Parts: sequence; structure tokens; C-alpha cells
Amino acid sequence: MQPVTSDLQVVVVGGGSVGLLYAARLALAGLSVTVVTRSSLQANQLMEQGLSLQRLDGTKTKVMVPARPIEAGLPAGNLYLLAVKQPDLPPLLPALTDLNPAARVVALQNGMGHQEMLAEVLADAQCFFAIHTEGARRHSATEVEHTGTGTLRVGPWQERNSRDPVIASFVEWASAAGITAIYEKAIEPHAWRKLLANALINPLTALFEIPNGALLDSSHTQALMRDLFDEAAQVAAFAGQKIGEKDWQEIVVICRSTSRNLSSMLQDVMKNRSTEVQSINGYLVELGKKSGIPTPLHETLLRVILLKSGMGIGKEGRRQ
Ligand SMILES: NC(=O)C1=CN([C@@H]2O[C@H](COP(=O)(O)OP(=O)(O)OC[C@H]3O[C@@H](n4cnc5c(N)ncnc54)[C@H](OP(=O)(O)O)[C@@H]3O)[C@@H](O)[C@H]2O)C=CC1
Ligand SMILES: CC(C)(CO)C(=O)C(=O)O
Repeated sequence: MQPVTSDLQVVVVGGGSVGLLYAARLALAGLSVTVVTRSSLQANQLMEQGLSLQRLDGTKTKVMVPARPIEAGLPAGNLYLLAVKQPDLPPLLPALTDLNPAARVVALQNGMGHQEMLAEVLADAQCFFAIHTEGARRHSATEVEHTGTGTLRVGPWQERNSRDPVIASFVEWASAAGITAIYEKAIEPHAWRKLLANALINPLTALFEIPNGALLDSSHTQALMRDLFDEAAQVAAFAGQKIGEKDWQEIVVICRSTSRNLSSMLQDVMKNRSTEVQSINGYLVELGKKSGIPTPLHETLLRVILLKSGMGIGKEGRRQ
């Protein structure tokens, strides 16, 4: 059944794995969705060929979504889903300052740091964050595969007095699209837990070039993950977050439920693109330094991934 509120006009900024997954699922549920891409080529291909979604059961479906390149500016809308990588956010910030004050922006980035960036250009009332554990993989400019189920949590960074109607409507539509979506009072604690999951899963899968589920196949990777978790939990405690055994179990569940997924960091390494390791493990290392908590494992992984993503040794660009 469609939600009662039908006046949402969604603009998905970024036609990568996550952007295309959400664009396809929301458009298939009947919502008005426009995709803003980096290149004119991708926008033209989407306009001509439509967007193809491969579901978890392997079936494929196609949906037509309007698309335009960022150089044409951001189209009118009342909900902007930012689905670009953390390092690609800064060039987008000037365009966000021109948005209608009634428009709401939801940032889907992993890691930490984007909250401060957005607070500089948007009013507090406009700014929302999403933490999601859905797995996605883009196969081409017009094809995306849904590789794992998860939960979409949306809300303000910290608790506010009232619920926002645009965000409430988005959560209803996401649920209608088959996504387990929750309107959270505050995202900060969830962002911390996701940070920990990404700080374990992403660099290890990128280093060993394995899917998320394979981390659980060996007692060595499990032990490494646990040591990384304990180190990160101490930094989180300094930031006021109580991290416990339940959170460790939750990370194991994410590995299982996205077992076939290639983490976003592994996908970046394979394509010789820069990764988000600075805003994930790098964030923990920096906070560790400020608080006097040693983070040797996260620091080592940070260096290893920075080296690996800068060396052109990803599978698709491996040196001969
Ligand atoms: N992939 C996954 O399973 C998950 C990813 N995430 C997080 O979601 C976020 C997005 O990840 P993901 O979709 O994997 O990343 P991708 O790299 O697949 O997609 C990012 C997209 O943003 C586009 N882009 C970059 N700059 C601009 C711009 N200025 N204007 C318009 N488009 C732009 C890129 O274009 P181009 O293709 O031309 O480079 C690319 O298509 C990340 O923070 C990631 O950590 C979270 C959970 C799961
Ligand atoms: C949940 C997970 C680990 C899914 O792969 C992810 O957030 C990512 O790949 O960045």
C-alpha cells in the first residue's frame, strides 16, 4: 500500500551503488525520483536505457528515472539524498546553500566528519543523516544489484523537539519500498556503531580482497576483528558512547547479512579510487591521539589501505 503522503520529490545525488539502489527501489514504489550524476554520460545513459535493479532473489526489473549531471545544478525537490562518498562532499556544498529552506537533506555517508561539513552550509532543521546496512553493488552506469538486506535509520544528529514531516514521509515511502526504515530521534549513537562496523569490515575486506561474509570463515580474521573492536570501543567511550558485547554481536550479524557484499572500500580499492578510510579508521586514530588512547591496529590498517589504494594494485587495475 502506498503511503498517504504523496508530495515527496526526491533527488538522489550520486549514481553509484547506494544512490542507484535507493533511486530504483523508491521509484519502483511509485515515488518521484531524479538522479543527479557526476557525468553527463551516465545521466544520458540512464535517460535512454532506464535503471535496472537486480533483486536479492536474482530477478531483474527496470524503471525509468529522470537523470541529470551535477553541472546542470540541483533540480527542485523537497528531499535530497546525498549518496556520494565522503571525500566527494566538499565540492557539492556550495550547491546545497541554494536549496529551498523547506527542503530536507539526508546524508548517507559512512564514517564521521560529514556532519560538521553539512552544519556549515545548512540550517539545523534541514540536516538529517541516515545509517544503513543495505548492501549494494553497481555493475554499470545503469545497473545495480541489491546484495544484502539491512536497516535504514534516519534522523537528526541529536534529538530535537519535534518530528519532521518530510523525513516521516520518506520513512513511510522507504517502508513501502520494502526497506526496513526507522525514524530515529538521534543518529549519533547509531553513527558510532556503524563507524565501528565499517572500521572492522571495510579495511579488512579491502586488504584481503574478500566479501564481507568471508571474514567469519577464519579464526584469524575473527580475532583481528575483535582486537580492532576493543581498540575502537575505548575511543568510543571517550566520545561518550557505551559500546558493549551486543555491539560486537551486531557487527557479526552485519557480516552475515551482507555476506556476498563487497564492501564499499573493497569496491574502491578494486577500481583504484580513493577510499573513505580517513573518515573511518583515520577518525578513530585522530580521536585516539586527542584522548591519549593508543590505536596501533587502526593506524596500521589506515596506512595499509592508503598505500593499497594509491598503488594501483586493485584487481581491475593490477600492474603486470
Ligand atoms: N556500497 C555499499 O554497499 C554501502 C555504501 N555505504 C556508503 O554510502 C556512500 C556512497 O557509497 P557508494 O554508493 O558505494 O559509492 P560509489 O562510489 O559507488 O558512488 C558514489 C557516486 O557519487 C558520484 N559522485 C561523486 N561526486 C559527485 C558529484 N559532485 N555530483 C554527483 N555525483 C557525484 C560518483 O560518480 P562517478 O561514478 O562518476 O564517480 C559515484 O557514482 C558512501 O559513504 C559509502 O560508504 C553505506 C553502506 C553500504
Ligand atoms: C554495511 C557495509 C559493511 C556493507 O558492505 C558497508 O557499510 C560498506 O560496504 O561500506
